[in-house]
Order: sequence, then structure tokens, then C-alpha cells
Amino acid sequence: MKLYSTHNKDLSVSFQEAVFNSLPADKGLYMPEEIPRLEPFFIAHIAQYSLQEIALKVAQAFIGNDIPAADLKALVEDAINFEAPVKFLSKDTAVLELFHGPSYAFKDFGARFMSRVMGYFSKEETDLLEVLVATSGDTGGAVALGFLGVEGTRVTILYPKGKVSKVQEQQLTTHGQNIRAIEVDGTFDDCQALVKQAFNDEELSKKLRLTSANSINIARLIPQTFYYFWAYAQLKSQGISELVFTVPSGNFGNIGAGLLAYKMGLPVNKFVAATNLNDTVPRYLVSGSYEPKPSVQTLANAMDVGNPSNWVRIQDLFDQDLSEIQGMVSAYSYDDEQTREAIDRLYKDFNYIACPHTAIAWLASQAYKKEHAGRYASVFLSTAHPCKFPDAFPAEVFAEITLPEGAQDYATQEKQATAMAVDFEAFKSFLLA
Ligand SMILES: Cc1ncc(COP(=O)(O)O)c(C=O)c1O
Ligand SMILES: N[C@@H](CCOP(=O)(O)O)C(=O)O
Repeated sequence: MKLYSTHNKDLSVSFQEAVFNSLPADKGLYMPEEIPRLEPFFIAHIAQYSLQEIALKVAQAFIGNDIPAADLKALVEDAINFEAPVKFLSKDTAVLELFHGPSYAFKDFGARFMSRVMGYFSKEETDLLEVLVATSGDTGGAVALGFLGVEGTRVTILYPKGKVSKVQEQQLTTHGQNIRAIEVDGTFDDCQALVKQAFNDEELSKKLRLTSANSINIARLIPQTFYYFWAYAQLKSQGISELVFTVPSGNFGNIGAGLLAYKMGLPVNKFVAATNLNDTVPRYLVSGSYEPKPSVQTLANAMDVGNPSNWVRIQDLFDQDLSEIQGMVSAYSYDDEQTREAIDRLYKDFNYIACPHTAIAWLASQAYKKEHAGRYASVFLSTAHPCKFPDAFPAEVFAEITLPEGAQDYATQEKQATAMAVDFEAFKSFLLA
């Protein structure tokens, strides 16, 4: 597999290089030179395969011989060892639950796959791998678990102070060992900018073996395509082959992976991006003018992203053609009051307890359906377990949530985090210390 930069199509790097460099020096993002198409026969018979079999097929199509087949199979089976069920709430609306991994968020697909790919390529390495990750809540927790105790690696998580849920913060700050956290007095966008600046700093790149565990890293994006194929397979087994995906979106890695799956041949009618008040993309799709603005804090905190990193990848996938993007992607945004109402309606009408991000996706899926009648299944993605957001629910509703195994353990651990202003020099000194 060869990759170019969204800023320079003549650049050509190997998969291994893209994984460890994370970001091209020209500040673009890596994209595959060729998007592999899965055979129509495989898609037509996809219902007979398991999630792991589908994941392997998709990973192989991208990675080819960069990781030999037997090793890739073992890697996929080890990484994707949890469920992702599609559950129908009504005749034509279903939820794809992506929170059954160890950090209770969809990030486990990307983080577990990426940590194993890095481990595979690092077998002969002796230098410490410094993994940097900016998080608005969930990525950090998944990456921490993906790398916890992995020899030869150290993870530094940057998160915005006071802007993640209590449970998320516990998942970021209580592991110790090779995981450390920095509590940044700023927004997620500030955290992401600090990480990107670190990659462009000559001294840091010379002295440290830095890599990113955010979705800017292509090794995070590939595994996020797996579950779109898997959702399609589950619907196909019920005789449904027309569907619209609604994706709760912040940094646009998740929907970017869905669109990549579509370009690989997955039959999807439409993708609906659902955002909170951080609505840079919904505004862009209407106005054609891309105007990121500082992120605002919302109930769906993991989507508090003002300048989504992966949007450039989506533009690249559609050759910068806005009308083509508009043909495939619709977008809606919601405020906190609408989010709370949606949580309430999902609970009362469907007996379904959804996290705020998921509730926003459901709202957008219903709005799209109202405007576009048709005989398709509307599948919205549930990206996090509701137990991560106790403040989003009335106490009696929260009490009904079945806590996943281990969820209570975090509360007993001590928080360890370094407080920091949005100050690149301070961050750099921390990394070099
Ligand atoms: C629970 C949850 N939902 C949705 C999102 C948005 O996903 P993306 O940043 O890939 O758009 C995130 C953060 O990534 C998240 O943690
Ligand atoms: N919402 C994310 C933000 C960064 O995620 P990434 O997928 O772009 O790495 C989070 O929860 O941290």
C-alpha cells in the first residue's frame, strides 16, 4: 500500500512510514494512492461472514503484503474481539452499537488495531515509541487501553480541562505505567494543534520517535471502515440492502471511514453527519464556504471540535467537488436542549438509553427521513456507552443502565495529570524531559 499527502499527490510513502510519521511534513494527511474495490461477489454474499472475517478482508485489501496474511489475520482477531450489533428500534430504524469494546466507545476499533500494527512494525526497534494523542473524551481512553503495558511505548494524552466527563477523565488519568495525561487549559482544538505542532518541530522529531494515535493516523481510519461493512452484512442477512448511515461527528474520522468504505464498493444511499453546535461542516455544506470557528462546549463533549481534521480527507475522496460531496453527505446540527429531548424520547418511546452523541445521531436520522421518504433502513451509529455520561440523564434513568464490566473500577483509582496552559514550549519541554 502506498500513500500520498492531501497536499502533494506526488508524494509516495509506504504504509509503515505513514503509520509512524502520522502526518506528512507538508501538513496534509496521508491518503491511499489507490482505494481498493472489494469484489461485487464478496459484497453480494457478505451476510455469510463474521465481523472478524470481514475486517480481515477489508484490512487485506488496503494493506496487501505489507503485513503477511497469517500475521494480519492474528492481528485482526486479537484487535477486533468484541461485538458490534445492529438493533432495530422500529421497522425501518436501527442502531449500530459500537461501544462493546474495553473503553466503551467506538474508538476501540481504531485504537486496538493501530496499537497492534505499530507493535508488529516495531519488533526490531529499540527506541521508545512516543505516542501522542489529543482527545475530547473518548480517543484518549481507548488509546490508553490499547497501549497499556506495551513495552517500548509511552503514551501522552492531552485533554481539555473541565471539558470531558468524569468517567472519561478517569479513563484518561488513572492508568499510570506507560500512560501519562496532560490537562490542558484550553479546548480540544488547542490539544490537537499542540500535537500537530510537535510533529512539525525539528528538534522533537530528531530526538524522539513520535507518532500520533489520533484519526489523522491512517492506521486508525482503516479499522473504522470494518463496522460499516459489518452493519451492511447484518442488514443483508435480514433481506435489507438499501441503507442510510447517520454518524455522530466531531473530528469527522468516523464518517470519513464510512465514505472510504463507500468508495470501496459498499452500497450506501447516503451518509448523514450529525453534529452538536460545533457545526463547521453542516454550515459548509450549505454555504460552500469552509469557516471553522472556536469549539463550544456541549453535552456531547466528544464532538466539541471546531476545526475537524478529517474534513480534508473527505474533500480529497471526492476530488474537492462540493456538489459530489453534497450528493453523498447531508448534515444536521443540534443544541443541548434538543439533545436532552432526544435522550428522553429514545428512552420513553423505544426504551433505549443513548449517550448524547448517539441521541444527536438519532435526531439527524429522523430529520433526514422526514425529508427523504424511501424504502431504506436508517442506521444510526451509537458511538459510546451511556454509562460514560452520568450527567446527561436523570438519576432514575441512569440507574437503569447496566454498567459494563470494570466500569466501576476507575472511580477507585487516583487521578494523575499534569496541568498545562496552551503553550507549545511547555509541551515540548515536557516531552523532552
Ligand atoms: C462518543 C463519540 N461520538 C462521536 C465522536 C465523533 O467522531 P469523529 O471525531 O470521528 O467524528 C466521538 C469522538 O471522536 C466520540 O467519542
Ligand atoms: N472525539 C474524539 C476527538 C479526537 O478523535 P480522533 O478520532 O480524531 O482521533 C475524542 O473522543 O477524543
